[in-house]
Amino acid sequence: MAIVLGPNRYGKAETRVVHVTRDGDVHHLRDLNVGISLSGDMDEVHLTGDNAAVLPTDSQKNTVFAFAREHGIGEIEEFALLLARHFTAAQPTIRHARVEIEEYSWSRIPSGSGHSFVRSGTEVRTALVHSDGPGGAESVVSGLKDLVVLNSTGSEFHGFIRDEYTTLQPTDDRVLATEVTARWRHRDPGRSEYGGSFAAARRCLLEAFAGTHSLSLQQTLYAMGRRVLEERPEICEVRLTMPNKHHFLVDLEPFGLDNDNEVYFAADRPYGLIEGTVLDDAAPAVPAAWT
Ligand SMILES: O=c1[nH]c(=O)c2[nH]c(=O)[nH]c2[nH]1
Repeated sequence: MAIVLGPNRYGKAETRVVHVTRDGDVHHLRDLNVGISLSGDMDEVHLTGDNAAVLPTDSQKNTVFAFAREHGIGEIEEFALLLARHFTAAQPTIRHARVEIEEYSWSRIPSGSGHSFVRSGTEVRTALVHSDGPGGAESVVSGLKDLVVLNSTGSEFHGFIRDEYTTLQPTDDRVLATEVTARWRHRDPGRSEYGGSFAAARRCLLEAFAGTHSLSLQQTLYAMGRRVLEERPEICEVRLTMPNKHHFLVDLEPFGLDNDNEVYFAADRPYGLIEGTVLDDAAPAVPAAWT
């Protein structure tokens, strides 16, 4: 047996950077969590402790803050590309950069002055960028997570396998709720208009969720991914993770009450976990874009 060094990467995780643009009395706020992972000629640092090829993670963190000052923060995909291209271009030992960003959105408090904000819900916008440096391969995956949606009717589930352990009753009217994690890959990473693309993809997901009469969460998932691909030519692959946030009709008979789809118990666990990919089969696969 020979023991060898396998794949490795290193970087600064979760740099929290907040950027305030002052437009007179009206301020604009951007709130990001940036994760950087670099890889390249890192054999020596692992095998002998020679750090000559290593750009400290502390410098990576400082770069995030300096770039926010120098360049401002545009769309998170652009900021991630800027950072990824910088590290691979500036350091010959860094062959590959992976930058992931989460963005937390704030809205202005209407009755306040221009500098008071409230976090807008729990939803998070995401970006994941890979870059092999100047002239090399790049990929951009945009997305969102923690988008909680519910249909209070228009959902059925029946016709499933019944084995000796099945107690679930078929239903033709149930509550369908989920917390969507959606990520989508851009066909041509350099050419998307990321802000408009994000807003449109999010709208497609919501419209398809609301507009699909559901026979299963799997069918709804496919309809949501399909809608994004039908309407957004810049996107070639959509990956969705959708927990089934079960709402069980409560049996009120012991209390002499009926329950005509009115009172539900919202269970938080266990939950069904429905995951799937919807893609343009003509687009070349890029598995590394998702890692
Ligand atoms: O939409 C659903 N898909 C399933 O696979 C499933 N399984 C289950 O118990 N309930 C549901 N609902």
